[in-house]
Amino acid sequence: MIAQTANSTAVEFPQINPDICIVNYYTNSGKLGLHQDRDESESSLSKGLPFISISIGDTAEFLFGDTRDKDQATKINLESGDVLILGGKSRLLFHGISHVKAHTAPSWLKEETGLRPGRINLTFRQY
Ligand SMILES: O=C(O)CCC(=O)C(=O)O
Ligand SMILES: [Fe+2]
Repeated sequence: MIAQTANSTAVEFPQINPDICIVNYYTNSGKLGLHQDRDESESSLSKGLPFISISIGDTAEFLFGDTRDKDQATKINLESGDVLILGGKSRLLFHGISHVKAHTAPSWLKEETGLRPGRINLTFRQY
């Protein structure tokens, strides 16, 4: 799996065979505090197997960094359709959602699916 880092360097992540999908639904007031994802097996974590996150619906501000300090975290917008991969050295980054931006989902998505306000996030992982 080849991915592009935030500073445009190409990196190669180990291949995964996902056996878990976590689905999070955020209302427009939803948040997720800074945390590390450590629930997978020691072997999965030590190999830096990536998790793959797909965002659907309203845009969210995603924070990530080396510590739990939100003031030092880097902030990016995750829009509907964005795919984010945390693997290798970035696998244990602290990350979270500071807020969801109301009325930012693509109008076609709401019309075609009847999606309610908010955001859905899927993460595919290998235990
Ligand atoms: O909603 C997101 O983009 C992040 C979700 C997350 O960090 C998690 O499920 O552990
Ligand atoms: Fe997480």
